[in-house]
Amino acid sequence: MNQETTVQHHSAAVLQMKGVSKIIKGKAIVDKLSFEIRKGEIVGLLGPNGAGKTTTIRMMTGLIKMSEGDVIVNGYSMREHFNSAIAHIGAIIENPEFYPYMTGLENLRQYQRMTDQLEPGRIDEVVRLVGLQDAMNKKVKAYSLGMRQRLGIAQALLHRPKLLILDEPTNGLDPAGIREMREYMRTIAEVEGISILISSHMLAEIEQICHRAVVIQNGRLITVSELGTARRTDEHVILTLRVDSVEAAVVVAEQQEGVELMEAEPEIRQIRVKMMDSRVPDFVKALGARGVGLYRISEDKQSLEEEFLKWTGGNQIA
Ligand SMILES: Nc1ncnc2c1ncn2[C@@H]1O[C@H](COP(=O)(O)OP(=O)(O)OP(=O)(O)O)[C@@H](O)[C@H]1O
Repeated sequence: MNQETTVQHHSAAVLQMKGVSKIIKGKAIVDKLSFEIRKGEIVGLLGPNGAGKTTTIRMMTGLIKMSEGDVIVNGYSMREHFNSAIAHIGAIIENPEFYPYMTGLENLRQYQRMTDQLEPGRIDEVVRLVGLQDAMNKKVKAYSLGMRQRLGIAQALLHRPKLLILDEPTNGLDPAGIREMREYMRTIAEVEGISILISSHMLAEIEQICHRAVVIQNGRLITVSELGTARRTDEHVILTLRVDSVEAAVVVAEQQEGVELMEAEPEIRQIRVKMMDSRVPDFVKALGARGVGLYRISEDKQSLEEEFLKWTGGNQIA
């Protein structure tokens, strides 16, 4: 047994931030930040410009020192066992540097040699994961920004990290590039079974791909929120329903246990209701039993945006 195995902390989390601070000239740029990243999940680090995202990520990846606290990676303390901890992280912090006159393949081979990684077939695997098979024999100077980003991700995955950290990965990409990047990140998390941390100042971006969002502002943790597909059935949802009779729908909403009527708009035949996710099927059945015709049911997407503005005190985010 390797000596460091004995000092591994026990936890299901791939990464734990434990009261991490960065104090520069007496000012806390990052202030006692604590959160976890679990196995296989995609987490968004969300906050307005200047919130401290880059500083947090630079500490998580060992680029700058923490003033307080510790980062535990796959059980290893970054303060006590830096090399073991950092070995489980793959990251792109600023724009990754490549040799422009070498091909993508030559760049990855060169990187493997420099970092002493000799796993056969691994280059092919990571290249497939980021969809660069057809570009491997092209010189990097001919790559688009999106292709360079993907080559950077391929490089960061070569050593099979448990956690991939990407600072504003869609910065500068066009909408098609952003969509592609999102797909690749999902695939990577699923195929490789690794966790991904993505920083962004755009709620919409984080909402579309992440299981959870860690929201920070002024270096402090504001909230950690479950998002989208990871939403648990014990969470509240706000639904807008288009019905043939608002009057009858209101009666059902008021009588149904666990349903809160938020708004009724007879002129556009809509009601807004709030309930636990698990209560939705019974509510829909009750409407049917009362003879209420349902044209449309949609989740109120506005709610997360409103919530985010509330968390950050209305601070502009995009
Ligand atoms: N070395 C430093 N010395 C002084 N202030 C710093 C230093 N590094 C960062 N800051 C300040 O700390 C705050 C957080 O910076 P950081 O880059 O981490 O924010 P961010 O959330 O990544 O924002 P952005 O998206 O704009 O990069 C900013 O106000 C920044 O000016």
